[in-house]
Amino acid sequence: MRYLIVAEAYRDLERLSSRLALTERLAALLAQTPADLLPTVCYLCQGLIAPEFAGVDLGMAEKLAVRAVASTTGTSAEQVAALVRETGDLGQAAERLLTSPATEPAGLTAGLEVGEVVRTLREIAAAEGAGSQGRKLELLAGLLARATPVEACYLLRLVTRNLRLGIGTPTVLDALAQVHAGGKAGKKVLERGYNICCDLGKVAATLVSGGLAAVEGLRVQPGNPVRVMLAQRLADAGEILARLGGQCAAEYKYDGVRVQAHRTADGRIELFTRRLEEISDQFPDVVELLAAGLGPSEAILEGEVVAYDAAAGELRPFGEVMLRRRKHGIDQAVQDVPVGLFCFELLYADGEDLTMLPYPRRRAALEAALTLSPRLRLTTAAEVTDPAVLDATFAQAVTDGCEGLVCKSTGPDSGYQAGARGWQWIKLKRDYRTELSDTADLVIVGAFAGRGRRAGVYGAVLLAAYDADADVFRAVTKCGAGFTDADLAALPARLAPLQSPHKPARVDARQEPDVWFEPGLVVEILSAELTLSPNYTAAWGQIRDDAGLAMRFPRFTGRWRDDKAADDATTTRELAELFLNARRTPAGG
Ligand SMILES: Nc1ncnc2c1ncn2[C@@H]1O[C@H](COP(=O)(O)OP(=O)(O)OP(=O)(O)O)[C@@H](O)[C@H]1O
Repeated sequence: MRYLIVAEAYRDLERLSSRLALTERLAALLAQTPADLLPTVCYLCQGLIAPEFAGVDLGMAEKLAVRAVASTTGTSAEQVAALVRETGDLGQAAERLLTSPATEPAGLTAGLEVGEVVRTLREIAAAEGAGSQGRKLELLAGLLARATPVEACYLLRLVTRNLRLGIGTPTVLDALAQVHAGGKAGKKVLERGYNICCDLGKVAATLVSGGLAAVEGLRVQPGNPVRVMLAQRLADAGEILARLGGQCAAEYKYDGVRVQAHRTADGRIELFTRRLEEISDQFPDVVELLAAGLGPSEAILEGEVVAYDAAAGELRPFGEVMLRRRKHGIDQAVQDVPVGLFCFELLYADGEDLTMLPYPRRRAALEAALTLSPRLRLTTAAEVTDPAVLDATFAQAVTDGCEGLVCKSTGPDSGYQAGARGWQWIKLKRDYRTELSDTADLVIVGAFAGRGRRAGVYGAVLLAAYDADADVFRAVTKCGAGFTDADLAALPARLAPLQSPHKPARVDARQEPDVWFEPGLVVEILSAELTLSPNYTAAWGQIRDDAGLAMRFPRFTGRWRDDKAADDATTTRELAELFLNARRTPAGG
């Protein structure tokens, strides 16, 4: 298959914006793709060449890519850099250089094959150590020398991690279902398949080799992260119990970093964050704890890593674990910020997929699988049937240094729902109680230049919530409060890689910020109130026809949610529910 077919699809996708049109165009590409290349093309549509969790780092420094373009087109790096400034990105600059009559026209052999592109990109990613920069440059230049202008454009965007197609994984799943799984009905099956292996290529390969039934037959497997199960939220103990059938397991909600630990057949233990980053290197002590205390020789387990003073039996504030994640020199960090792992789920043990079992059986299996130690613990859990007891448990959890409770269904349908924020888990947090305020995790999609004291830095950011149904980010507020001078100074560097010359395709907003950003950076925002507004597009038309939801008096809590990807942000649906709940429950009630 020619890479040009993919590149031309990219070009079309970039120009489209409606979800329907994007899906159609993607479907046309997938329909043209031979079965053996389908997994590869699915990865390419995600801007990847392997599943995300594999951590294949394609990211090539732009400087190096500029040199590759210069050497291929017989120009200087300075000339290429100048054209990048003019056109806004390296892809376009290269495309222009390759099209211009000044450069030697590509020969008749011009054009690349998908297979060789991906093979070469793998080599580029794998090159390390002495001389690797030169090797990467040489490999990329080799591809560029035979690329057509439009192929060069997208190749460069891919290697510099700048492929902004305006589609997320849900849209690729839609297209895949349309072509190979009979449309909407098949989509659910594919979605579940993706949720339990986080590998779009694997889902596609299974689908074309064995049909939908084979995808249905996919089971969780150590080594393949499972998309995490998430919680709904409610503020009232009685309502929570009613939702959970009058009974629940009330677990302490620890405030740390969620990890999913995998022990594979070869004995290796890997830790993944909820956004599929492998972070075993940051927590070698947690790996050791599990190596010593985890019974099954193959397993998938979940827990919260918390800064923990085992001698005093005391939980430490959340900030300390984040400090640990940012620190260099991990040995020192292990000493400075000791942590504990509080386990709450077992998804797989020795050949058995436990996700379909109800909660009480999974919990029993978890207890049986662990030999506990001072730092390897189970989450505190209590069977509760009475709202007053649930309130008391909540108070105790807060006293013991937790954020609140995660109330879990114990009923027959309380299986582990990968990737879903359902009503099987309901969280009750401190913030819901003390004031009529709540935090949301929102994505920065734009920024406004600062004035006065904030001249020269961003003065406020435009924030959006995720509309999971449309796979789009919709504006909900503008926020400047709560950012310290240090936060503000750090913002431009954090946001620079996401900057976009125009409103990104997946952003829906009526504001005109000074700078736009691709959705990527998530921050925690505390707000006093949600209101209806004609200026904000979050949950547009869901509560009132001509209005969306806006946050009043938003404030950055100081917490960067680096553990969340953009599509893990608070959803517009959650905001709509919060709004409706707040209207039902008067302040303090
Ligand atoms: N006992 C527990 N059971 C499940 N999750 C727990 C537990 N203790 C702490 N947690 C954490 O709480 C989170 C559950 O809340 P939710 O699913 O809404 O995630 P979230 O969006 O990260 O929310 P939050 O910002 O409130 O942590 C889990 O992702 C996990 O990190």
